[in-house]
Parts: sequence; C-alpha cells; structure tokens
Amino acid sequence: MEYKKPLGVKIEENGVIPGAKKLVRRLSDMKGYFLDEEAYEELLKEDPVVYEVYAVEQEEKDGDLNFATTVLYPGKVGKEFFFTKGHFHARADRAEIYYGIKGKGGMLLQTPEGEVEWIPMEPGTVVYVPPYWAHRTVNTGDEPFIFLAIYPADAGHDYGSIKEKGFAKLVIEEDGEVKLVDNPRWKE
Ligand SMILES: O=C(CO)[C@@H](O)[C@H](O)[C@H](O)COP(=O)(O)O
Ligand SMILES: [Fe+2]
Repeated sequence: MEYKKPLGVKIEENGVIPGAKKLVRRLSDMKGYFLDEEAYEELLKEDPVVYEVYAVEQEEKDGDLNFATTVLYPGKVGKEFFFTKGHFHARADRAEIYYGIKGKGGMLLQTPEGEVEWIPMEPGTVVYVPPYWAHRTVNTGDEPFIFLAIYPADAGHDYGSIKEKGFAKLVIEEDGEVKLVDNPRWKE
C-alpha cells in the first residue's frame, strides 16, 4: 500500500494558503451575474478582482478531501454586494463545510426547486452545506471576507444553472442596511 503524505499548512493573515493553486475572479469573469448591468459596465472600466481562491486539491477520488480559502473582496455592483459565482456540486449529493476566518458576510443556499436560505457568517461561524444545495457567499462588510471550505475531492463544480438562472434572492444594501430581496430576473 502506498500512503499519501499528511500535510499541515498555516493560512496566512490575508487568507493565502502557501503552495496552493490560486484562482482569480475579476468582474469581467462575471458577466451576466449582477442585476444592474449599467453599474456593471461602469465598474468594468476598473475590472476589480472580486475574489481569489487558494485550493489544495486531490485527485477526484471517493473518500478524499479538498480544502480551499476564498478571499472575497468588499464592493458592490449597484446595490448588490460582491459575491462568488455560486454552484451546485457536479456530484450534487456531495456536502461541504465552510468556516469563517475574517470579515463579514453570509451564504446564500438554494435547492434545485428554488428554496433559499441565508446564513450570516463572521469569524468562527461554521456552515454546513447539505447535499443538493447550491451555495454562494456574499461580502456584506467593508473588508475582505475570508473563509475556509472543506469538500469531498470528487464533488466538482456545476456552475451552469446558477449562471443561467441566478439565485431567487439578491443581497443588497438599502438605507445602510443589508437586505434580501426577490430577484426580478429569477425564473423558476
Ligand atoms: O464551494 C467551494 C468548493 O466546493 C468553494 O471553495 C468555492 O469554490 C469558492 O468559494 C469560490 O466560489 P465559486 O466561484 O466556486 O462559486
Ligand atoms: Fe462547493
């Protein structure tokens, strides 16, 4: 039997996992994701980084685990807070654990039928993402929102249906408050 080597890494203050694979998502990678298209085009002139992912991933095998930090920057497109694209797992029955490290935000979760849950997150919050729920994180604060995700190595990502339909709720700022409102573009 060949055993894999165990690994211990320290997550840096800024959310970076040393040696991890880095992925950068800029605003230009998220065309069609935000409601306010005019505000999107305007902000596109700067094309800010919306989030970075630092992932330590294994071969896609049953029983193994991946982990990744996400650094989700503060910002808004119109009234809508910056968020991650959001996805179902390609193997939809795979669950996941998130752990809040820094900053303030929350997770939007949605079933294939469009039932939505919002879970606020701060440092120390653990979120259990059950099988079959799509999930998207949102930064509702004014500093980077940093969290760790731990997920089965064979979970994969299925971005298609969220890209097309979005979430049934939007997370916006209105009158200085964080609000969840119906997404006018959501079609069941
Ligand atoms: O849920 C997971 C893995 O299953 C997270 O590591 C996200 O992949 C990351 O927060 C970026 O979000 P997406 O762009 O993948 O939606
Ligand atoms: Fe996931």
